[in-house]
Amino acid sequence: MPGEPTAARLAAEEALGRLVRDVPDFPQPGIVFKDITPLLADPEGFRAVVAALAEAGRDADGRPVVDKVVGMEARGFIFAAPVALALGVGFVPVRKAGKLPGETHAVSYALEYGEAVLEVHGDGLVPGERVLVIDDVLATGGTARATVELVGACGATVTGMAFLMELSFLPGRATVGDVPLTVLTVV
Ligand SMILES: O=P(O)(O)OC[C@H]1O[C@H](OP(=O)(O)OP(=O)(O)O)[C@H](O)[C@@H]1O
Ligand SMILES: Nc1ncnc2[nH]cnc12
Repeated sequence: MPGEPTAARLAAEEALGRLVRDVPDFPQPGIVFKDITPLLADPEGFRAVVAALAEAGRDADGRPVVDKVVGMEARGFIFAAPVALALGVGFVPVRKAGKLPGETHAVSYALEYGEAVLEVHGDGLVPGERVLVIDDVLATGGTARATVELVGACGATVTGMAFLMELSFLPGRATVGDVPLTVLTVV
């Protein structure tokens, strides 16, 4: 049951409000791009956001409740790797096509401004593992849904997903389905 926001959560919301920049018509006309580079350049804001995301992987007593953290190339990596370290669990990359050297599972998907293929190493996750998925933006949900499929193809389960931002005018939440979702801010 949601209680009072934690101190980490409040600090993250403040940082996101101050340090994410809107860039109109990037990378295409009509898209308002949420630029996180000012946030990344601010160590306190960056730390606050990582701390708030990591809460999605802990129980009420602060114990980790996931076995792995998965992040999606490229911006997801920036947040997922420090979250994995904060939780004391491994990080597994979901990469765009052709970048992983081993045997992979692959899923094609659409996002707000294009289409692509995502891959994960077939042995990147152990069957039965509980996975926290981390990314910066939940827009159409195409990337997130493809990632849930990839985790499932490894025999593991997404037990939570956490994002910095949810774009409220796009159907990301519905696209990902009934996976428990944490979003630090809705824009
Ligand atoms: O909900 P969706 O419509 O799928 O959009 C969200 C995705 O779009 C962005 O990634 P992008 O593919 O632009 O790649 P990048 O991280 O390499 O910039 C963002 O980092 C998310 O992964
Ligand atoms: N509007 C947006 N800004 C930044 N990243 C995105 N990924 C998908 N839509 C996006």
